[in-house]
Amino acid sequence: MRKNVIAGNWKMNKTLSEAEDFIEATKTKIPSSDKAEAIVCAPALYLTELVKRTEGTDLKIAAQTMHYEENGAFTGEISPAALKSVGVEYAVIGHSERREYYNETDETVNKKTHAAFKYGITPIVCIGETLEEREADKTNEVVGGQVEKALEGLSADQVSNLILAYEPVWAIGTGKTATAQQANEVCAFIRNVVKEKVSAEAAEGVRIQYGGSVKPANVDELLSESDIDGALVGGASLEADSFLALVEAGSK
Ligand SMILES: O=C(CO)COP(=O)(O)O
Repeated sequence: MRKNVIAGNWKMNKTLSEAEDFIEATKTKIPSSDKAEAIVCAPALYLTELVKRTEGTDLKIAAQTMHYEENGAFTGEISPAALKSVGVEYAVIGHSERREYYNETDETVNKKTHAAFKYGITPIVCIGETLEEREADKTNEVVGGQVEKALEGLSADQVSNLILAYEPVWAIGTGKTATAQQANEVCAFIRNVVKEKVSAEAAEGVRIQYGGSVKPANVDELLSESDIDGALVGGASLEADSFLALVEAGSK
């Protein structure tokens, strides 16, 4: 059985003391469950401190992005080797905001996914269509293409171990959630692409999260769907109580 992944993506929110308060309020309250993994995707500046504070707990810390090179002249960037050196175990790759504002492409997403595996970091690879694409009936074409390119050259074993996050761009931060059925349809489609392009075992193993206006009030319905294996949550992950309610839902 696949383990749910409940990940809070803080984006560009919280000061250091707010981040520390959140971690202290949640880290010992994560249910130790074989049904869910709980992750906070924090601003890079706080990763070292938050990894230290969560050592030995069931709360894991992720980076929100990373570079694909090990080192070099890339001012302002953070390498997978640097993330690994401070104990970061997961990295979000190709979030739609990075694709929109920072020139992230399917090609860089693929390079970063390879680099993450090289450094023992589990990639959380984001994909999703815009409203325009959905309205033009291009959801499967767009999402299928993104998945195919993101996974190019990876071994079946690597694909089994990565996390995909299906985040329709029109549902992010808008309060518009895809219905559980709409979300599941695309997640099932994605799993089928993995089956066809990689292997049946990889499709069985890969976790597919849904993201886009997930909150405690709608998470149960989303997680009850057969092909949704967790949630990548922005706004509703910023408050400790709300994050804990989401993790609780994933652990049932
Ligand atoms: O982009 C998201 C998570 O990565 C979703 O954000 P919201 O939950 O705020 O819609």
